Amino acid sequence: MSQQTLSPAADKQTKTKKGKKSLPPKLIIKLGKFVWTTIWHLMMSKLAPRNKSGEYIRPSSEFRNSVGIEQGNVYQAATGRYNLIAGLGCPWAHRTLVVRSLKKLEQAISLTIVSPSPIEGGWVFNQEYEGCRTLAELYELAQPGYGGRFTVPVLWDSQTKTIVNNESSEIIVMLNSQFNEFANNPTLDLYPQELKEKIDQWNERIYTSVNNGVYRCGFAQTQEAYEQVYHELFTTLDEIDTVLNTSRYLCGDTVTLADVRLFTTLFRFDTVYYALFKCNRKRIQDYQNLGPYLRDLYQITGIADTCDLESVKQDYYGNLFPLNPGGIIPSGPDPMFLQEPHHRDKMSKQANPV
Ligand SMILES: N[C@@H](CCC(=O)N[C@@H](CS)C(=O)NCC(=O)O)C(=O)O
Repeated sequence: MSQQTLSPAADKQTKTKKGKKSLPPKLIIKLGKFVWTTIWHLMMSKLAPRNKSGEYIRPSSEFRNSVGIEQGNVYQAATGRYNLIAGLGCPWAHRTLVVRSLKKLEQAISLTIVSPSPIEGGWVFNQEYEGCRTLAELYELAQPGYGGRFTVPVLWDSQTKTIVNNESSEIIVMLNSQFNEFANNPTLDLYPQELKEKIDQWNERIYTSVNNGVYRCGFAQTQEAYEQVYHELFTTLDEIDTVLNTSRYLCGDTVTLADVRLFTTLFRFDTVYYALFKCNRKRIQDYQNLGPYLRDLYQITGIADTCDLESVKQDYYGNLFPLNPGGIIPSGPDPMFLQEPHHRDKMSKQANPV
């Protein structure tokens, strides 16, 4: 609302119908803005830790053990022992769902979906799990007195009743290589030795500027912080678009973990990040190559089953209160665009990309 629209009399105290004096509208607006901005900063500091310049700093994950087949590891690979806990809206958890699906690990590693609860202010189980109603309670069970954030994904060990790992970038590496004995697609290698260096380079760049870049835009608490990340994000997307002009996937003709990690952000981009996180220079659909690349990945067998755009919308627009206090969930865009032809198969020499 523009303050210029107020009449000159607005400065003075105005009379209500009953003759009682009320504050002048200009003062009400000023007061309202002050109160709301103060509350907004307070809420944002809880939601998104920041540095001095107002830039969002993502806290690091605290459970960093690995499931492995090497002798002496308490977390031996097994079927039916580990459970993946994920929220469908979360792009980090989504990575683990994609790898679980591509490797066909559904029978070996069970899945529990949690939902965000605006009342609890965190993830809750749809049915009690390990005697817990909320993810926070499960973290507490794993580590009494745990003081960090209660995030998904979680790789849970039902034998020792603890969290093995809650860092998606590490969980996907484990799912790719440590469960092959129990996977129904064991030969698929999304992190092959000969591409490791290239994949790692992409991962670093994409994590900072794209995966976390959209959050750094959306959670920025000063104009300067926002503008800087916005520039970084779109410079990186432009560069990726150029690479995809001559390469079907980031590292060549086959899908790797780098593509999985990029995919879950691109999938949410036009629906959520473009508007809610102010990443609005361009939509992914407007890019010459990124749009078809997104559709190419989406249409790989097993990936669409892990995607739920309605949950994504509900989770972001419905739960990030300081960014969308009215809680209105946008109706668009039409998800059918994901099913349109991508024509990128012509680019690769290999028949089957995964
Ligand atoms: N580094 C973590 C980040 C996971 C993360 O931030 N998950 C969000 C959902 S998208 C979450 O659970 N947030 C709850 C909170 O921070 O309280 C990973 O990649 O696994």
